[in-house]
Amino acid sequence: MPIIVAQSVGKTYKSGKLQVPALRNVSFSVEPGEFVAVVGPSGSGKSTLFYILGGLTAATSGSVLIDGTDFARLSDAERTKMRRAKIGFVFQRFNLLPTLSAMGNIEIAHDIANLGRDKKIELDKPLLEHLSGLLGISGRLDHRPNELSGGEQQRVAIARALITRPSIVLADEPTGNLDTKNSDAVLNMLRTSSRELHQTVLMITHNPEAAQVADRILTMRDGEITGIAAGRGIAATV
Ligand SMILES: Nc1ncnc2c1ncn2[C@@H]1O[C@H](COP(=O)(O)OP(=O)(O)OP(=O)(O)O)[C@@H](O)[C@H]1O
Repeated sequence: MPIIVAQSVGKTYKSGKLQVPALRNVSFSVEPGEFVAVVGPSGSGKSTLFYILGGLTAATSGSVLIDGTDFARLSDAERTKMRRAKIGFVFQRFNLLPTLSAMGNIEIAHDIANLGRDKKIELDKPLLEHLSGLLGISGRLDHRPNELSGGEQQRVAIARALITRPSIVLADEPTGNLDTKNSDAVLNMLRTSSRELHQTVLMITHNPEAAQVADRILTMRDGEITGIAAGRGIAATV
């Protein structure tokens, strides 16, 4: 059964008297463990789709099923709970809490995910060591974000998203602010998350080369999906 199903999703923003159609009739599904990239020019609706899939914005029409549950049928509290337990977010601007160390940022993500779980779990220390090693941040965990490079901050943000073992990882332009070396590290970690940790990854990117690490590439234009192609599904090269 697909883990993400979008059925005729539409979104219109109201801005004063203006109606801005951002998504029209978007339908697709994603299988568990699949890595899907979404590409398209600025304004094509990628971020809007990301926010709707993450339950952060409601669609105007159509429906989104996450693991068989329709977000629109949940109360705000239930939606928040489901988001915390099932989805890991990675943003272009990292969004780390500045007063906490890298480790503190990872721990707080774990605590927040526990709020979404009926049965609380311990921080998965072996997974943290594994992720830190793969991401090359083992020696940086005591540092605060302002003591880390942009690439290191984004690698911490990936560890923060994956430590909770989310079934779905949503990444919005995760390599947008990074140099090639850090971009490749981030892309390869997302690929590992799909291949080895069997997480479903949906990544928005402007960069057609970055999209090639995915199994499948959806192209958007003017709020619609205009193309679906196979990605190469291979590692990015440093
Ligand atoms: N809060 C909002 N209010 C009004 N219009 C909006 C809002 N957010 C987005 N839009 C409009 O919706 C359309 C789709 O925007 P969206 O941010 O989803 O595109 P995008 O493909 O992610 O663009 P980018 O690559 O530049 O981030 C655009 O026309 C945008 O101006």
